[in-house]
Amino acid sequence: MFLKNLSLLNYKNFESKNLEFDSKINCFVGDNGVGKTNILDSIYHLSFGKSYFNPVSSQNIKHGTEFFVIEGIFQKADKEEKIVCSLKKGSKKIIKRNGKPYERFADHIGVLPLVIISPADRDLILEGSDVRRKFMDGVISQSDKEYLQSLINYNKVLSQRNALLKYFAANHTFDKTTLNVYNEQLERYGTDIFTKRLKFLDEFIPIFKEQYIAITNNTEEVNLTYDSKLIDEELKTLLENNIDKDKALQYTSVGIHKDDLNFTIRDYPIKKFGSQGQQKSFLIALKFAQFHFMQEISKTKPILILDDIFDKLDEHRVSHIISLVNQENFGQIFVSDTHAERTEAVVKKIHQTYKIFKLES
Ligand SMILES: Nc1ncnc2c1ncn2[C@@H]1O[C@H](COP(=O)(O)OP(=O)(O)OP(=O)(O)O)[C@@H](O)[C@H]1O
Repeated sequence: MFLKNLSLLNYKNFESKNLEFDSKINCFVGDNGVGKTNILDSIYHLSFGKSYFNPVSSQNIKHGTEFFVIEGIFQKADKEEKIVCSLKKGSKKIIKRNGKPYERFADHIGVLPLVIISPADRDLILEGSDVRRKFMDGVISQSDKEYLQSLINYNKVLSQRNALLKYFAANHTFDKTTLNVYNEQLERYGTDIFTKRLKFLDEFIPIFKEQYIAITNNTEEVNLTYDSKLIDEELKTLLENNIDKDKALQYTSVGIHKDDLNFTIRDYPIKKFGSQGQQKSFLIALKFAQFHFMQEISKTKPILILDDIFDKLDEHRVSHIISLVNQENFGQIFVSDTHAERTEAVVKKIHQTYKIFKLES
């Protein structure tokens, strides 16, 4: 699968842009702020229906305009797929596949597998557990539609249960029967999500460790473990045991929405005890493991987006990444960099054909 054509209208800093891509390697070069990452993000948008960098959709509309349109033509086996993603201020986003609008965006997830490696990934280490859950959910959802549906249902019931707890507090009342209706639904969806996260990590963790060794060329003990209260106790029991606490807090304090992933190096949290280089390698290993995993499941090579990684990584690591990409017999790659010559020198090592797009402000 590869992206043949991309058209942008009023997307971030682009008023109008039309690009035709190479089926293998495409590079965007230019000074800081010319919009290299914005183009990569528009490609991400076509795959995930949202921006990787700015979750507030309306902020992706070019300043001073009222709407944006991203159009992509993909070649999938011997078929063309046209994906259009558009947003008008004050309206709902529309995603169309071959002219037909999706009723549920969730149905689009997984249609165009894509992996992005970007400096913004550091949030996976530095930020809260929600970022790590989102990563895990994103990978699983691309290969399991029911998982995404369970997640959507779980979050809906969770906010209803939280609203009920707030109502109880505001009205000095409590009704166990109504709360139990929500508990039962949370148990159903939550247990499904937990089981699938467990199974996913069982397959994903060994791939991740292999990737880390390949990138760093050493056997430094890194680990990724699942942190969930559901490992020791069923959600039903957890919810029951925490009713008093939930009533006091006015929100649901236990469940899969509290799960986390622990990232460690020699058994210590990588956030505190990993060097910057180790943290970067850890993140790249995570993303390469994601690539592997998705490729296995979808039987398609995901599109690989490498945003600004040459600038932020040392040469040793870049050459490792390149050799990994080589071994992978990769699909289509999009790269952004500020240095045209450096980019060309690197991509030449990967493949003899490539396209370089020079962006100017
Ligand atoms: N909604 C928007 N409307 C207009 N311009 C926007 C919008 N959102 C972002 N921009 C502009 O896009 C530019 C940033 O583009 P981008 O991050 O793609 O740059 P880049 O070429 O990747 O830069 P760097 O090399 O520094 O990473 C900024 O000038 C920013 O102001």
